[in-house]
Amino acid sequence: MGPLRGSAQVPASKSESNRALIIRALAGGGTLHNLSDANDTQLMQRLLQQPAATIVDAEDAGTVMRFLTAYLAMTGRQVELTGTARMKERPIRVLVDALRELGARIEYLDQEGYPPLRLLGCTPQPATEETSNFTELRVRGDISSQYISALLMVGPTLPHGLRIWLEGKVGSRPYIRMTQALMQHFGAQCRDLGEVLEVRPQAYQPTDYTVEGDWSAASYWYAAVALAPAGSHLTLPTLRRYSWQGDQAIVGIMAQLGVHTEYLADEQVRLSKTTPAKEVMQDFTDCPDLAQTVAVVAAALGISVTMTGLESLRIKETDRIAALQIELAKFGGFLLDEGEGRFRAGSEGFRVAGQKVATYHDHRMAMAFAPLALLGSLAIEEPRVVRKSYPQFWRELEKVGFVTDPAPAPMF
Ligand SMILES: O=C(O)C1=C[C@@H](OP(=O)(O)O)[C@@H](O)[C@H](O)C1
Ligand SMILES: C=C(OP(=O)(O)O)C(=O)O
Repeated sequence: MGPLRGSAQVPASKSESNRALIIRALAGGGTLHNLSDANDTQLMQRLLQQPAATIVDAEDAGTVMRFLTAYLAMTGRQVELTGTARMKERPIRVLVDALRELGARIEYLDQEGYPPLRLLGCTPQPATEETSNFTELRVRGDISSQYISALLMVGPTLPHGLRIWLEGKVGSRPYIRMTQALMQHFGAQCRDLGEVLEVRPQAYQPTDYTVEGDWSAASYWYAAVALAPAGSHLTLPTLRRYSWQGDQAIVGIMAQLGVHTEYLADEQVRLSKTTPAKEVMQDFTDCPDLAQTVAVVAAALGISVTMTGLESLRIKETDRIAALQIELAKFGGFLLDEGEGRFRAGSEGFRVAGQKVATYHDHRMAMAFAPLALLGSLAIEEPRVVRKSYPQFWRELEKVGFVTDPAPAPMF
């Protein structure tokens, strides 16, 4: 294959879309433009439109499970919340404990601390004259930021608002800031004092919002350019220079792995191939969803990348550390656990020659390994997993010259 050239559509951000959907429901109106076609967002939209449902199935969508748990609990719904087998292994105790303190009655239906859950209604603390007193919560930040985002979004509707004391290391902090930014866009202020977040009781205002493209999805195009021959460049529309998404960090990371980013007018970015560094060090605490993309590129290019902040990877769609270790090894790559929270990605004699990549029900495994097709042929098992965040992924790959067999079928 010669140099990679062209333009690829990225989906709209599922993280922004799913927050905007919850907040719009709480605001009682507002028009959302460019909502994501990701299954996670389609699902959120459908579930919010079923006020009489007695069972809500969040499938494998973390934001749907966590945001809806808070939203449905605080709006007093009596409903069962469930998900895929993997969702039943993804912890939710931190959120349930916090919601119980806010007056929600919630039962675990199977394993303590994990979905499925039964919501049995809510008795919020009565409002008093004393409006300066927030309801205080202590919430640990090292398991998932989604609990904190879920609580913040319902905060303005609570009689005393909410003061959250964040405990321990806080992972995925940019997602919390994205939540605050969207709340503010819909007229609700959230004070960020570092370890303390404060939301007063206040009304959301129905407002319009246009969702930005998804920087996590953009990372797979960065990977493609990094692996492509010299002279390659790609244009990606709908990505903003000033983004609310922490995964815009891919710009800086890929600058070291050989991809230069130029911001063009009309919310477009142009990626072009440059020379990579030999060794890179990167903390993924703020951007865990980029880890797989970076590990695969590091291994394929034979660059030694020291990766930290990967703790949450073990409790996502799959254990992403184990999945990467097994799949990279098929190519001569590795992700070594060096202890003290440090991993090193790299390779010895990396070769792409017809290997089969297992995807473990994880969209990011499929998309992180797919760009390796620039170096040889490979098979991706369960290609439909991409529908979680990027249903058009295979089609877009074909558009810029990748050959897929079978040709991509519609995902919905
Ligand atoms: O709030 C969000 O939209 C997300 C937060 C992150 O999860 P954690 O906070 O669990 O790390 C991220 O991995 C996920 O894809 C989306
Ligand atoms: C971890 C992810 O999503 P979620 O936690 O919302 O299921 C992801 O999209 O990589």
